[in-house]
Amino acid sequence: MAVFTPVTPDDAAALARRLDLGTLTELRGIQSGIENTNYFLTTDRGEYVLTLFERLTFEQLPFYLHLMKHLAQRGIPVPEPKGDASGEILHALYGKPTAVVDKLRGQHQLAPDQRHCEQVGAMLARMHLAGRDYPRHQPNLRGLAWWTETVPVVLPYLEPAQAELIQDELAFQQALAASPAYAQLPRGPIHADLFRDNVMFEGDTLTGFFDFYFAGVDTWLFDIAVCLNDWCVDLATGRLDEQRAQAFCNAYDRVREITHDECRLLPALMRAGALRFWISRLWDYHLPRDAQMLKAHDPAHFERILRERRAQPWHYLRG
Ligand SMILES: Nc1ncnc2c1ncn2[C@@H]1O[C@H](COP(=O)(O)OP(=O)(O)O)[C@@H](O)[C@H]1O
Ligand SMILES: N[C@@H](CCOP(=O)(O)O)C(=O)O
Repeated sequence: MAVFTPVTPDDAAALARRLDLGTLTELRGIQSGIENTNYFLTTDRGEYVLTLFERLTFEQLPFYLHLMKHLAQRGIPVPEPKGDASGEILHALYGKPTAVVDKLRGQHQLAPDQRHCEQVGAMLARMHLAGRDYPRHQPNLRGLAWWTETVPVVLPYLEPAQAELIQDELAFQQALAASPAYAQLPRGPIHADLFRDNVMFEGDTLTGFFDFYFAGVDTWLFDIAVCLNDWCVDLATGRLDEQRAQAFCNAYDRVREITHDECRLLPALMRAGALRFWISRLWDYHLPRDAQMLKAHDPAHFERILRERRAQPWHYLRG
């Protein structure tokens, strides 16, 4: 998507004025993305992204927006939310929570090689360390509780073999989450959705991470697993590219050591990452919301990745 809620130029111009961003020169709906209404908002002073949140609430948003501000202030290249005269960074348009953030320079790298994976790995570790003193707390809202609630909702749409797989994996993840080894994993604010389309590069140099609206406090290892499942796979088969995975983890590890326990649980967390996006894609695909432009992601991709991770667990050997 997506423009779920059309914004008029007059309303966008008024908001830009209120945030002291200058005079609106262009407002353009963004087609990609599936969660929120996004526009590129250009003024005579700069380029911004205007987001109207379609699912997240006024209560949930401060966690994400202040996290972005916290990370930006610590030198992590993420879009900084724009405040009004009183410093408020959460706004409203048409009764919906709204934010205006800096537009990042660059493009997505949709065919990453080892060098791109290394930069994402290193920056992810820097981001995890920079988030250690973030004072707000909100769980990962797309975590185990949501999987447990959503699997029964999507189950009627699945073939018997798929239903068996999803239920078996959910039971495995529930047991894992209850284990002492899992409880010991280091945690903090994580991005939780750091796919190729949520990172910008200028040439081959990483310029930033964005789309923090699935962030939450969870294990750092889950963030690593989500990245490996996207940055280091062959998209056609879902198979892991071991060279890229090794490069990603080595770069991460040079900034923040991946502990022995994390290495041990990584294969299980890569299964968790695949399950999480299989469920959300099934949910978006079979229970879509209205949108002026909506492009649902293919659920079968993460079913393949989950089957791959179960059949061929990958172990990170520090090196
Ligand atoms: N801060 C930003 N800087 C540059 N481009 C952005 C920024 N935020 C969003 N975009 C662009 O908008 C697209 C959709 O945003 P995204 O956050 O993925 O949408 P959604 O939240 O609906 O999934 C991105 O793929 C990117 O091209
Ligand atoms: N990355 C998720 C979907 C979330 O959409 P995004 O556009 O906000 O990244 C997926 O690929 O299923």
